[in-house]
Amino acid sequence: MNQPIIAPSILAADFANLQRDVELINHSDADWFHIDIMDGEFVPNISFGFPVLEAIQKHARKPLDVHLMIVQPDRYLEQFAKAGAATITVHYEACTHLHRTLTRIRELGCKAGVALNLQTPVTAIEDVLDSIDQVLVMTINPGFGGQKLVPASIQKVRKMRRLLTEHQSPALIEVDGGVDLNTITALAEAGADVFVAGTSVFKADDPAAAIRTLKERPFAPQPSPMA
Ligand SMILES: O=C(CO)[C@@H](O)[C@H](O)COP(=O)(O)O
Ligand SMILES: [Fe+2]
Repeated sequence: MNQPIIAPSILAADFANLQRDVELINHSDADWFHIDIMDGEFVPNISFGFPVLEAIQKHARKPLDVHLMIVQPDRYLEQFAKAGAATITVHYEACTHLHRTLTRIRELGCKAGVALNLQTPVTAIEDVLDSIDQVLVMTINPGFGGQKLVPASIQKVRKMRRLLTEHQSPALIEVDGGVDLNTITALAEAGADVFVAGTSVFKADDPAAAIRTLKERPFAPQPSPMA
C-alpha cells in the first residue's frame, strides 16, 4: 500500500473565510486541493465558478484537482487550465467524445481524469485507458458533500484496481464521497490512491489533525476480532 494522497474538498470549507481555509491546507499534510464544480444541470446543485477558483489559486500552494460535475465540459477546459488546474476530471456520463476530451485536457498541459457515477461499470473506460491519468470512482451520488459512502462502491474500487492492473495502467484511483476515518482503510485496501475528504476534514475540531490521522489510518494496526 502506498502513502495515501489526501485531497481536502474545498466544498466543505467556510467560504466566508476561504483564504484562512486555503492556508490551513497549505500548512497541513494534505497533498492536493479538491475543487468541485457543479452546474445545476449534471448534478442538482450549483457550487462556484471561476472567480472563486481564481481566488483559491492565488493562495494555494498545492496542486488543484478539479472535479467537473458539468454537462459539455469541453466548453470550459481551456479556462480551467488557465485558472491553474493540475488535474481536470470530467464525468464519463457527461462526455459524448470522451477520448477527444481527455486528449484536449492533456494538450492543455493538465493531467486527465475520468469520474464514474455509482451505476457506471468500471469497463466503461477500458478503451481509453491510455488517455487517462486518474480515475475517480464516485463513492456517493455526486452533487453534495456530507453524504454517507455507498458500501457497494468499495467493491467497485477493487474491480477498478483489477482492471488497471490487467491493462498495466499507471492511472491513479481516486475516491470521492463519505471518506472518513471509518471508511479510508477499506478503500485503501481495495486499491484507492487518492482520498477526497470534505466534511471529515473541514467539520473536524482540528482539520490539520484530521488530515494527519486520515493519512496514517490505513497503516494503523487493525483491532483484532477478539478485542
Ligand atoms: O464531488 C463531491 C460531491 O459531489 C465531493 O468532492 C464532496 O465534496 C465530498 O464531500 P464529503 O463527502 O467528503 O463531505
Ligand atoms: Fe468531488
